[in-house]
Amino acid sequence: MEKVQGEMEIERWERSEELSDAEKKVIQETWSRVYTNCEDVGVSILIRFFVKFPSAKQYFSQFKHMEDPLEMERTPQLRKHARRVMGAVNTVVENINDSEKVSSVLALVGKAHALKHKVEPVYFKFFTGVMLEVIAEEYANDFTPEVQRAWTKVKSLIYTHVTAAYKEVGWVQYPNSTM
Ligand code: HEM
Repeated sequence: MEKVQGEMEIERWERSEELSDAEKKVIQETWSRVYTNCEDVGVSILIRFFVKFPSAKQYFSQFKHMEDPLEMERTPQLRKHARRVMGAVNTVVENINDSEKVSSVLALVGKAHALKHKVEPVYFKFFTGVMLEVIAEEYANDFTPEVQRAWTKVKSLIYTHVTAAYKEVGWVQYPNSTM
């Protein structure tokens, strides 16, 4: 059967950025420490993301007009999304040795954000960048250059799989898009 574009991109990703077994172990070890503080870290990542990219707030009815991070932080919608994001990343990390599971989890995330939430995919690039920035800062002692390199691969794994799902559902950029 002919491959769809998304599948080809994932294959290309696999060829160029595959995680070694040692890197997978490093990812699971660092993440287990991060995930102990799941909600706090998730909220910090989201707040940094919305402060750096305020246009990303447009998708969230409860805080799209808010400027004050402390006020945003108190909204149930932000806290819920923090838990959801961290939960999905946790499933990816837990199943890092099972590429089919990783693909299916991230395909679901991509499809829901494209079809249900209509989020421009470029925000996933920004978001995964901020995610790495925050965890590297908060867990600075763990983030040796080797750990940083492994996490950079996970960042690109998430982005590649999510955007492949956008392509699979036929996402087209809206003409009046600001991105
Ligand atoms: C790695 C990045 C992300 C992950 C793993 C993730 C995961 C999730 C999950 C699991 C849900 C709930 C289930 C669903 O409706 O799909 C959700 C909801 C949502 N996400 Fe994300 N998300 C991510 C990034 C983003 C970004 C970058 C945006 C927008 C800029 C966004 C906007 C939304 C919105 C608007 C909802 C619905 C919120 C609500 O109904 O209260 N997400 N996300």
